[in-house]
Amino acid sequence: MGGSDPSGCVPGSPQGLGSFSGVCPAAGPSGFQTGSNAILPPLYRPAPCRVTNGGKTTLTNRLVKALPNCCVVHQDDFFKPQDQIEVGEDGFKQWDVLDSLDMEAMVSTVRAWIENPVKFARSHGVNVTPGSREPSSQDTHILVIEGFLLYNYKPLMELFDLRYYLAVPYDECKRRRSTRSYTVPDPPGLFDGHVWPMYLKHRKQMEDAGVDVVYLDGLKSRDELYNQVFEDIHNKLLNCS
Ligand SMILES: Nc1ncnc2c1ncn2[C@@H]1O[C@H](COP(=O)(O)OP(=O)(O)OP(=O)(O)O)[C@@H](O)[C@H]1O
Ligand SMILES: NC(=O)c1ccc[n+]([C@@H]2O[C@H](CO)[C@@H](O)[C@H]2O)c1
Repeated sequence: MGGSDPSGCVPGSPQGLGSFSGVCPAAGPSGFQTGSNAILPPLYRPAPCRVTNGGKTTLTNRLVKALPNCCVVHQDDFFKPQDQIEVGEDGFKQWDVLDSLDMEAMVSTVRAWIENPVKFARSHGVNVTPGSREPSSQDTHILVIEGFLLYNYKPLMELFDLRYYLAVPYDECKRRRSTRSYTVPDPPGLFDGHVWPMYLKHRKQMEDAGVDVVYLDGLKSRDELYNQVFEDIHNKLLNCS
């Protein structure tokens, strides 16, 4: 975007988003909770949230493979059916707003994990360790939640222990988006007419609300991003134990 930065951010700073959030629970003075009802001791929920095509799915997939007893919830799985998505005055279907998502169902899903992460893992095909029939309540459990609108919905936002926001500049975001194929393909002009303006609006809303996020520069390599977040989570887990 050259010198004019549509996000209003300092040029050169990361824009666009992506986030992760995690929960470290509760028993004892864990000092790591940010509003979530943590449960068992080594229970932890990290979640990534970002701008579209910031790289959150890529990062999430790597983390989920590397972390123990790790489940994932994808916000994109909670889009309402296409015929329920409103058409705006601009003529575009309004995909990039909270109303396009069944956020209550998403929160219920996260709460189901909080209530019983072992049951949740098993019902989602995630192997739990140790291999015994009855895993100990002391086992570490992690939930990664990834989405593009995680930090604008209070009931969900409060459940995270760690919040990350993956940002990429306008040009890179638009370039990456143009290579993607969604279940409902983007009509011409959607990015500039709806996706990017909504991103800017929601980011401002989040910042005005003072939501505490760790910004990640989505222009960094996949390895760098992964190493940074993995290390954070690893350290949080050490602090929880
Ligand atoms: N660190 C990176 N550097 C360069 N390209 C990346 C990086 N991470 C992801 N990508 C590429 O960017 C594109 C979008 O990545 P990804 O699907 O992970 O983003 P996303 O934020 O989950 O997008 P969406 O909003 O569509 O769900 C993909 O083509 C991916 O290979
Ligand atoms: N997954 C979908 O059904 C879908 C349909 C139409 C648009 N999108 C886009 O997904 C992004 C979030 O990952 C948003 O920017 C939506 O525009 C998704």
